[in-house]
Amino acid sequence: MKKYVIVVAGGKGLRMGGDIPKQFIPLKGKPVLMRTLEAFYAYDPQMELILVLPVDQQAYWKSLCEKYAFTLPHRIADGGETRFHSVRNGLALVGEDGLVGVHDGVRPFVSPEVIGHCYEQAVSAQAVVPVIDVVETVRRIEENGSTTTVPRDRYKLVQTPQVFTVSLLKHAYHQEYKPAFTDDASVVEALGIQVTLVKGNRENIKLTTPFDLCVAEALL
Ligand SMILES: Nc1ccn([C@@H]2O[C@H](COP(=O)(O)OP(=O)(O)OP(=O)(O)O)[C@@H](O)[C@H]2O)c(=O)n1
Ligand SMILES: C[C@](O)(CO)[C@H](O)COP(=O)(O)O
Repeated sequence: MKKYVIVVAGGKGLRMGGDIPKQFIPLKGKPVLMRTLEAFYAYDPQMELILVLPVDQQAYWKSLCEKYAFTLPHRIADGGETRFHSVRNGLALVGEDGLVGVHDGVRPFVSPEVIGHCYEQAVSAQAVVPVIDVVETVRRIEENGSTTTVPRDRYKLVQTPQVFTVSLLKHAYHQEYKPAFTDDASVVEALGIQVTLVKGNRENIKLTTPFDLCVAEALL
């Protein structure tokens, strides 16, 4: 079955700050985004890689590819106003059949096992999302401002890649954008489709703040 991955890196990285966008920051000498694309290539060299980047960063990315002799074949789509719009732009480059994963460009530590489980399960389950357990106690803020402990075993932390049949994801992304669409599973669920959960890997962190870079360097 044909496999695609849309690696989204179209955001602004406001919480990370810094001089260069977080997806280009070198981790032990190699830019984050190259590590992320390599993780998918290592799982399946036949997989089609689609990278979503802001238009004004595409020339810089090409210069980085030359500088680092990065030759993995990939196509580029334009970043959009929100993650939803970036994914939709990437989907326009995906053919009509097969499986498509959507992965955050700033999650370079996804394991080959997790990538494998997500794509394998999606063949029958149509919509698959990796999750990990919550390891701390969780409190909910009520409308009146008081707080309550909630049963943490009823909650999971959601990662990427989120993998779907191409037809389902394309259908889902025809919907109008809603702010509640914080990932791809929420877009698919709005069609009334159930999502299947598989075990993620704890190292698969989303590099969001400078602290995450310290963790990332320690993981390598
Ligand atoms: N318009 C957008 C916004 C986000 N993303 C991507 O979605 C992933 C998860 O988003 P996040 O970590 O929030 O990245 P940013 O939006 O860049 O960060 P921030 O919210 O701190 O600005 C990132 O790989 C990011 O590049 C995207 O492709 N297009
Ligand atoms: C898709 C995601 O990484 C799943 O946890 C997350 O929802 C992205 O959120 P962000 O606010 O765009 O970083």
